[in-house]
Amino acid sequence: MAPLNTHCHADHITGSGLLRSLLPGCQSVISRRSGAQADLHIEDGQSIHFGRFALEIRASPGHTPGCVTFVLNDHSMAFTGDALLIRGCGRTDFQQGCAKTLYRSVHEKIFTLPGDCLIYPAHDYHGLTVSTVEEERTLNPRLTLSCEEFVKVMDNLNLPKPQQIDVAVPANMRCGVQTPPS
Ligand SMILES: N[C@@H](CCC(=O)N[C@@H](CSS)C(=O)NCC(=O)O)C(=O)O
Repeated sequence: MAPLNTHCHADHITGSGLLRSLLPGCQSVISRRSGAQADLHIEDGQSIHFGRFALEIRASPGHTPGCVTFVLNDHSMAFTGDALLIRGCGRTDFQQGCAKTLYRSVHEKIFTLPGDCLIYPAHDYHGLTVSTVEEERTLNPRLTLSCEEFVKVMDNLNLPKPQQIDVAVPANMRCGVQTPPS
């Protein structure tokens, strides 16, 4: 068992610490670029093998500098974390987010996958669970803009800050810390 983290935000990594403390041998995984603690640090271009499958690691920074997308080795599905959401994308207004970097990541690392590749994002705020590269390449209202227009849109989202994003993660819940829950 290995919880694979797409990036280091509190709403993603806290589950890893809990799983790790409950399941012997469980190893947390996150990108080296994230700066987070974990059992295994991964980098762009590497693969994680399981059974007859493997996940390719594609660095997709922008929402955070250490974001990665996990792509199944036959390119039939991609787990995009908060980089690419269905008809949207991760915000870039805090914790080292960068709209221009996110635009490049999505276009170079995700939109270059086959059109029928399924997209599974980490969040959806409209009850949708899956999309495809072709749908997002043609219908995503943000990522179909030019890079310049995209940056303007992202700079003016004016979203309220998520309430829990700055809450310190207790030591026994961090990605890779070995302390069991008391
Ligand atoms: N209302 C929610 C948080 C909504 C939010 O900001 N989501 C993030 C991903 S979690 S950092 C995001 O990137 N959203 C993009 C968007 O366009 O909504 C809460 O307070 O929990």
